[in-house]
Amino acid sequence: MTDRPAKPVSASAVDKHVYKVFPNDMNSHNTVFGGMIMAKCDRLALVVAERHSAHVCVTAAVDSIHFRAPAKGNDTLLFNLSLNRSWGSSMEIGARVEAENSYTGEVRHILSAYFTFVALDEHGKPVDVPQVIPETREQTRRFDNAGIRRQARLETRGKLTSR
Ligand SMILES: CC(=O)SCCNC(=O)CCNC(=O)[C@H](O)C(C)(C)COP(=O)(O)OP(=O)(O)OC[C@H]1O[C@@H](n2cnc3c(N)ncnc32)[C@H](O)[C@@H]1OP(=O)(O)O
Repeated sequence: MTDRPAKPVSASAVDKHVYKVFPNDMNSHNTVFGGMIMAKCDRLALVVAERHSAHVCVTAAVDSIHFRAPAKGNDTLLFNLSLNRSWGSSMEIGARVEAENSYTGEVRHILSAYFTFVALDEHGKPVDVPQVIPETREQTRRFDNAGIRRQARLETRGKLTSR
């Protein structure tokens, strides 16, 4: 465990990062390409992890990606990412993407996902990161749920065999 002081969720969160959809973001089905949204989430989750840890971080895993509704041409995407919980060197970052119709103000929930990042030291080895302080009821709920997901991840990894 690191002796660096715990940090609040708000110190690293990305809140309503705006991305305006253009025609080159569309797939052949004429909705926004999901891979573009995932890549932007990974990039922004990296910012959250590096703000919190003050180290170089890498994506170790992504799970529970759910595309809940399609985003359309002319939507404005709003990316929200925050640290749910940290353990030793790893951190879970939750992503929520919304699509806003900027003419009407209507907002739709597009994607939810959980990213696990690992902080690395100058030799490329995992290094412990500060604990996170949840400050709101919602952040406390996410903190608690992150613990349940980590437990499930560790159990799943333990059960899987490799050849
Ligand atoms: C932003 C980017 O584009 S990064 C590019 C894409 N990502 C990469 O290339 C990363 C490639 N992977 C790696 O370098 C390594 O597997 C690492 C650094 C992620 C982990 O290295 P390992 O030698 O497995 O480290 P180790 O076993 O000590 O585990 C370190 C931590 O990572 C966690 N971890 C490792 N693999 C996973 C995984 N698949 N899922 C969740 N957590 C994981 C461990 O639980 C541990 O967490 P803790 O310290 O909080 O207890």
